[in-house]
Amino acid sequence: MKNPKSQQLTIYNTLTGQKERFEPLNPPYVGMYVCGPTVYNDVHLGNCRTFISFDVVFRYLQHLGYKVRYVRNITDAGHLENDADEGEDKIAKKARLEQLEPMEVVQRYTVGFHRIMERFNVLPPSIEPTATGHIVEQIQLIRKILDKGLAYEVNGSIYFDVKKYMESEPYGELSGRNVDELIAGTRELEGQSEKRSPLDFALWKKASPTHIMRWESPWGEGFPGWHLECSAMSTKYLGEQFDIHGGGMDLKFPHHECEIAQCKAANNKKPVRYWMHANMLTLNGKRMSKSTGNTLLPQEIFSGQNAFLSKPYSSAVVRFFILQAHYRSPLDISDEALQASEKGFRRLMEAKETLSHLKAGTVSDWDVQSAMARVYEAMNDDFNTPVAIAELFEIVRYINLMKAGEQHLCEKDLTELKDFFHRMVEDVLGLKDEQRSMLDTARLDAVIQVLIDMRQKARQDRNYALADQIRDQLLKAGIQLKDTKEGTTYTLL
Ligand SMILES: Nc1ncnc2c1ncn2[C@@H]1O[C@H](COP(=O)(O)OP(=O)(O)OP(=O)(O)O)[C@@H](O)[C@H]1O
Ligand SMILES: [Zn+2]
Repeated sequence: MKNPKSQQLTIYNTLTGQKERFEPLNPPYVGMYVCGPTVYNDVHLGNCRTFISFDVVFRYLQHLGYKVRYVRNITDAGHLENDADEGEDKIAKKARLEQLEPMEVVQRYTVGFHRIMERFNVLPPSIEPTATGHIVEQIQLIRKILDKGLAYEVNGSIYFDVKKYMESEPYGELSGRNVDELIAGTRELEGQSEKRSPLDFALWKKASPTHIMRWESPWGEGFPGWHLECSAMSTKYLGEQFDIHGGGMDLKFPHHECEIAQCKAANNKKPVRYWMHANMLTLNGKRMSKSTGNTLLPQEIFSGQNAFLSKPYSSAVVRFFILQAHYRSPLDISDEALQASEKGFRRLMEAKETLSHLKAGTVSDWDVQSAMARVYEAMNDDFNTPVAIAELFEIVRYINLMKAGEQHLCEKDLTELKDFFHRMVEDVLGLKDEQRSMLDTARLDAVIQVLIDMRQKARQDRNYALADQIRDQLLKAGIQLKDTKEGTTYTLL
């Protein structure tokens, strides 16, 4: 471990309702699973908030020296329109409406999702399994549950028997749902479906003749249940028990509750040690959601093309805005809040630039070690990014005082601060100065243009040796010149 503070990382575990010291099952390895998007539509900023939150968890665990296997799936089948196992498959519906193959829908929105994640500087997970790529594993898992007598078949569909399961295990622990109330709330549905109880949920659904996405199974042609997919994919890559499972808090019930029940039924083990749930991003005080249309899309923010916004905002500013709230707190997006984040972000980036040019003094006259420790304390306190950012701004204040010559750091402290600041801002929080990289590109462009002009002049002077030398040396540096009728252009190899 790089920092002694890492020993004290605590995580709020939804299952126990408490902050707990993080102790991985097999240190230094950490297994983490996060429910990925259902790729039937463009991701909205709410979805992005959850993935950015877990990106920081992934980055910070790595920063602490853990070897993290991060699995984030793609749901490309089986997610029905409502939680009661009824309605159309979300992807099949989109395919029907747009007259596309379901896999065309999946491909389009998976590619779009990856692009947006890259824009937000979200690292790719270690494994990104798809539900349709794991049908065999899902059938095996259903078989195990059937063998335990905790699921039953009706007319080609398999349902999980919640009441039977509850004879030996609690159900509703994660979401804190009272099962008696759940039963009371669904009583009127009793007898209306082929399920023995409205509490039961589908592990496998028989495909109706018109259902497009269908697979062969021991129970006839059908498709897997959404909850089952995540259980099969998480345990395949992370084992029957793993460290962290995350997702948005809207997934606690029924999705994650069902995941726990399925895994316990199959393997007699609690699958997950730490359940983490990210709170919702709201727009006009209401949850951002694809289904209700109350959304703001990343593209709309980057282009400023939305009546809600006064101007465009960069992805780094939006990422910063998201990290200024704790992942377990609700966050409402507004133009004013984004403007404030933009100012804060610029101040942070300017301080980073200033710091890189600062020269050391002979002694340190402020306590940089404690200042850095406070940032770690915040991160170790259940990834408290808003407090960590506030502590970074305290350091920014000193950076500006050092620039004015009013404070100093000795060589050793200054070197440590430069390294720390870079790692915390860029590697852990994932905040990169886009203006700076745009500036770098513009500078590179100008430098190459000077060389192109010099080569042109050398040719006019019949100094072909020099002209070739410029071309060859640029090529060695990975810059290829191309002579066209319109002039010379370049490509970066
Ligand atoms: N408003 C939101 N704020 C934060 N996270 C969200 C929000 N809405 C969804 N998520 C999270 O985004 C992830 C992907 O969600 P998914 O693709 O299943 O659909 P969805 O956005 O929940 O669909 P819908 O918006 O139609 O309810 C999940 O972890 C989910 O909890
Ligand atoms: Zn899931």
